[in-house]
Amino acid sequence: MRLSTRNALLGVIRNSRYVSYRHGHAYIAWRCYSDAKNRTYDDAINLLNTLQTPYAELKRQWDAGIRRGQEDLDHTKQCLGRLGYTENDLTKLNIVHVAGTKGKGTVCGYVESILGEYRKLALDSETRDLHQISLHKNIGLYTSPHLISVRERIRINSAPISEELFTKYFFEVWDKICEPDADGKQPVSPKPVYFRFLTLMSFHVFLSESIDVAVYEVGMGGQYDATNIIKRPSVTGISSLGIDHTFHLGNTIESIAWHKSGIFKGSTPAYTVQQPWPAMAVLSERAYQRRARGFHCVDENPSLKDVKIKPDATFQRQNASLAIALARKVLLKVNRDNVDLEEELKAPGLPERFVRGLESIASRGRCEVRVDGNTVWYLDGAHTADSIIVASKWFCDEVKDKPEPRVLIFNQQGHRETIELLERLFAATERQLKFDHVIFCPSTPPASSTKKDHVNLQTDLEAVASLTVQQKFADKWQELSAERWPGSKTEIKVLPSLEEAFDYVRSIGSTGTESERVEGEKVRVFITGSIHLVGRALNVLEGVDAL
Ligand SMILES: Nc1ncnc2c1ncn2[C@@H]1O[C@H](COP(=O)(O)OP(=O)(O)OP(=O)(O)O)[C@@H](O)[C@H]1O
Repeated sequence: MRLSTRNALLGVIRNSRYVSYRHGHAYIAWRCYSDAKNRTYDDAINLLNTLQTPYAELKRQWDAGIRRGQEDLDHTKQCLGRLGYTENDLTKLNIVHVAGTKGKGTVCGYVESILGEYRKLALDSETRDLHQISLHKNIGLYTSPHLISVRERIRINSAPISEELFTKYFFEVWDKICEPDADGKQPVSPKPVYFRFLTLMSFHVFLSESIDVAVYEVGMGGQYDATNIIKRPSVTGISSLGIDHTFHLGNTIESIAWHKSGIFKGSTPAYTVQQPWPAMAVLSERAYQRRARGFHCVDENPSLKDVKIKPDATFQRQNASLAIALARKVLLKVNRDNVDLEEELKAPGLPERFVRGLESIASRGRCEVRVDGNTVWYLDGAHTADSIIVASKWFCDEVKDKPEPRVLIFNQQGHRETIELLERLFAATERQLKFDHVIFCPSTPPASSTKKDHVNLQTDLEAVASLTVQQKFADKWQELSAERWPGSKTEIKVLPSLEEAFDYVRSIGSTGTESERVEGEKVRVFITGSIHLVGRALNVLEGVDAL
């Protein structure tokens, strides 16, 4: 047997869970093939979850002051090398790279939706003109976190990749990075953490699936984020800045701006929206230092007055304006010789396809409204000081002219400034409405849940079980209500699970028969404070985890 074949076979044997020396090589090879084929989506998710940093370790890092740094980026690059790619390979993806404290996910979604409209025309071109400027390209989108399924994070042409594709690519990456290879070369040590692994996997998926334009949302910060191994994006954008993730990014707007602007790259156009002045000064300085090709601040696009942006709010028009600028830039870049497209994009006003892209998007868990029998659910995963105000205003606008009852379901356990978040929510709503029922509950799934996409090892499970955080929220709400509405009859509940919160809501709405109820008598429930809470709520509403 040639040496390389022998080594390969030994590697296979080492990786196999079903080795039988009695039956010889043929048997071993068959079992391995079968094993590889039998690795399921659930196997992939279970292994992926082992890459989460458990709460105890996170706490140790916090206490020791261990923050993200250059070594994290170096490790990501090392893993990319193990996958057989160089940073230059990523250039083929014509990446739109977006950072920001709030709105980055929305901006990425808008860009993808606009590009998708150009792609669609390639399929259903009705006129010659449309055909000429259609974009025969595949579009990838990488976002985080997920709401319902991990697969949502990696999308191709607007759809999450299938379980089958996810499993295939997951194990291709896992086997190369986290297992010894056929020649006995040891895995990368340490293994990449959860987000880093998925980022690497997204590169592998997009490069393997011939993606022409990939839109990347930064996970946290920018400078040391795993996505920042992208060396030559086509364009970069920074959405609204505010205070979040202060442990890693610092607690001033300047230091946060410094981290976010780490995505600016030489020879790449850099865009942002109006920011508080100290942040803008840092962005502009960093764009210059990092030799970005121009630094542009995008004002609200005047053409948006004729576009039905949802929700119709200033913050969303700001997100849309940034997305328009980014989409324009990348469209021009990947269709460099398309004169018709250039003409369309440079003409005054918004091209029809941009309008369609902006209007057709349905962002899950962001200002989302769902009607379920006599309950209307208003879901928004806001979890920062600025976004909780935006989300609260949105809810008030939606329901202020509609009759009670109104219910709030709130949770937040990952951040430190959680009471402040609740105070902001109270302040943002109290002038316009009073909640009749306020529920605080953890968002962790029940132990019996079979869906592993929501396993969160980063939560302090002792705190979840003891409900201390939720009790603090309840005390605070009680205090604020008593000051604002002495003698208030608001029902404040601490419940051990989201499932029980839903039962409680249904009990509120169970008076009268369905036919007796009219639109105005619906129970209106605002769920906010955490993207995990909103994701779990959507799971429950969609019956993924039956109550
Ligand atoms: N420009 C903005 N300014 C303030 N709040 C915003 C803005 N854009 C969105 N939001 C609020 O933040 C919520 C989350 O939006 P989005 O997912 O786009 O932000 P994000 O930056 O991706 O946040 P994260 O990933 O941390 O959840 C929205 O539902 C809305 O309430």
